[in-house]
Amino acid sequence: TPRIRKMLSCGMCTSNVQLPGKVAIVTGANTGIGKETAKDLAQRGARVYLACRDVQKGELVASEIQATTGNNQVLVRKLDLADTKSIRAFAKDFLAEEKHLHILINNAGVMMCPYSKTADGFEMHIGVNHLGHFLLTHLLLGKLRDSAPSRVVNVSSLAHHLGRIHFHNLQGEKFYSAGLAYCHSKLANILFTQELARRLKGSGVTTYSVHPGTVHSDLIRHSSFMKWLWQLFFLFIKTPQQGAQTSLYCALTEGLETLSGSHFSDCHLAWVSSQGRNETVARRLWDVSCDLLGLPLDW
Ligand SMILES: NC(=O)C1=CN([C@@H]2O[C@H](COP(=O)(O)OP(=O)(O)OC[C@H]3O[C@@H](n4cnc5c(N)ncnc54)[C@H](OP(=O)(O)O)[C@@H]3O)[C@@H](O)[C@H]2O)C=CC1
Ligand SMILES: CC1=C(/C=C/C(C)=C/C=C/C(C)=C/C=O)C(C)(C)CCC1
Repeated sequence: TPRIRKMLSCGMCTSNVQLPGKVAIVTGANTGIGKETAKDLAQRGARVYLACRDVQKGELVASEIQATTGNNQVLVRKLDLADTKSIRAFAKDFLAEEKHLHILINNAGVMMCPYSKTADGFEMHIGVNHLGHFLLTHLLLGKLRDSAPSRVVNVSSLAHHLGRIHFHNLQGEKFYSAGLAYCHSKLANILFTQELARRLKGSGVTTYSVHPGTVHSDLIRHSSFMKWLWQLFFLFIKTPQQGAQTSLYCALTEGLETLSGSHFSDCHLAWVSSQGRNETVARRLWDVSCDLLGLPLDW
């Protein structure tokens, strides 16, 4: 058991980079992996924005992080990734408020929701996990470019291996499986990362996708089976702090720039499914995402 546990929870970000004067945003930072990621960035002296859909929950966590790190530059802002109006309002206020953005961690996510739609009519998994972060990154990219070297970390999952991008059924209207919808959206995170890296080559902005491991968190809230599995195998499941390590590794490790677009797990390069390496699918997903969000194709 200890050996399997060690194997499943390995991967520590050992960087001792400090972040005074640096600005970071972590989406879904009020709990789970996002909270631990934000705490670590705050510990290193960054000004950290907790971008949360529930501001009250966010404020409680901000106070906790301020108390434990002694960094009072931990700020909460409303961001509901299931509503493009909220994403635009968040970005508008942030751009007006801050001169720089050095680290964007697209961490928030939903898993295995019953079929439902975002305010803009997108299926919830693809809408929140992919399209919401796609729009957010688009709106913040000017600031990231101006602050280069800067990084975008997209929290994906090993579950992307089961994902497919069904362009004829992107919104799950023809057929829907809650589990697979999650996998498709996590594949979209990987394809987005690769296409973004291609488009940002030479800009000083680099991007990485991450599998955090199997982690104790609220992500399994919609699945009794997963809750049961997590309880049964609790010894083999990472803590949120362990789950934050690969995101931190990608955000902080010096010399990672040449690996922009790559996928990481346990703080190492990780294998991506053949779908996840398909440039044609990545380009098409980019164009379709722009189309759905009313964005120009070249950004
Ligand atoms: N836990 C695991 O084993 C694994 C997790 N991951 C990925 O890690 C990331 C973090 O998940 P984890 O910490 O485990 O899960 P949690 O459910 O604990 O955290 C998810 C966060 O996303 C937020 N969120 C959900 N919907 C929205 C929305 N519409 N707008 C803004 N924020 C939203 C949640 O807010 P609220 O609290 O208000 O619901 C919460 O803060 C996810 O992307 C997930 O896919 C990947 C592989 C495995
Ligand atoms: C088989 C097996 C496990 C199940 C792992 C699962 C089911 C992981 C799911 C990961 C998810 C949902 C990722 C989210 O993106 C455990 C519990 C580790 C214990 C060891 C054996």
